[in-house]
Amino acid sequence: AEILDQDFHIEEAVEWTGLDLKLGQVSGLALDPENNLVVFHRGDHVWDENSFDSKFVYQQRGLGPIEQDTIIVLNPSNAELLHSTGKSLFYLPHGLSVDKNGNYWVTDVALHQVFKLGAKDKEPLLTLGVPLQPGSDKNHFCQPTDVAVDPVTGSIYVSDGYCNSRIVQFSPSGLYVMQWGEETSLGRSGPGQFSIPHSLALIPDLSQLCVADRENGRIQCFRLETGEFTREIKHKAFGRELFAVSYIPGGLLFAVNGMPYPGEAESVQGFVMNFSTGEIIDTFIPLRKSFEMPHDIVASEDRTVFVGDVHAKAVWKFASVEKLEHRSV
Ligand SMILES: O=C(N[C@@H](O)C(=O)O)c1ccccc1
Repeated sequence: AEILDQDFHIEEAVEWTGLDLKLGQVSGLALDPENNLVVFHRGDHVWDENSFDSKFVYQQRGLGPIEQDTIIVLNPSNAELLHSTGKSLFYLPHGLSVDKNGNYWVTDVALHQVFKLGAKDKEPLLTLGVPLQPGSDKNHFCQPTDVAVDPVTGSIYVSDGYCNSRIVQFSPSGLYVMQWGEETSLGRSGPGQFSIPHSLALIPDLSQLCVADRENGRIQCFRLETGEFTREIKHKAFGRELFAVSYIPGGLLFAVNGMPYPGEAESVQGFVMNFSTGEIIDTFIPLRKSFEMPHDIVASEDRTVFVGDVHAKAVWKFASVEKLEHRSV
């Protein structure tokens, strides 16, 4: 008998011209309902060590908001610019997701706010948080990192943030519902403890929310309705930092980690995992240029993957290369 075992590998789509785009620091990626690539970038603003004071208050308001369009929509095949918006609204873009109606949901770590923007609108439809005021109650975030909307219930989930350690749930109209998570206690990082909840992957078919627990170098998943911890996915290959996660129906989970600390072995790369077992089934790096600080990852159902890098100011495209191996048994 002859068995065809399909073994797929992810490798850079080198025909993708998106690598030549003149972007600012790329902080967020998402796919819209037409499967177009949406990029959230910082234009001429940068997040560096002078951006915040010791109380996480943004120090560069004098610069004004970013004057370029910070949200750009690209044809996923040829990187052609289809649409752009988001000028004069943001100071330090961070997380991006697109809901099933094509609305853009973003976070701004300088404003400490979350915004809902209609695809063609110039002004936000919904705003959460108090501008420029860090905090950790029902109305304040501290450098919120990402936002995800449950396509079934419309519930809004915010990963909050660099200077908080929680996931906050809001109703579809933006009313505070509940929160979970706590700071990682020294030494041990237990279930539900975070050290920068940095990126969200909402898994509607399993009604779970997975979180890139960045400085704990791991992924934690929770039940959407209750915030109950369901599982941790952690591998030595991740190294110390795990920056972003993305899930596609059918059970594949994608992630990117951080640059290794001096002397550490684990290199910066992308990972493909089997969600149900947590096992790594492939890893990938660019052929052109190199990852510097891969900051977000988004995968589409046809296993096309995009990675945005906040230091390289680049967006790479990766595609799965089907390898049909004929084995006779
Ligand atoms: O992590 C940092 N930035 C990235 O996550 C990012 O979103 O740019 C950072 C840390 C310290 C100082 C300045 C920037």
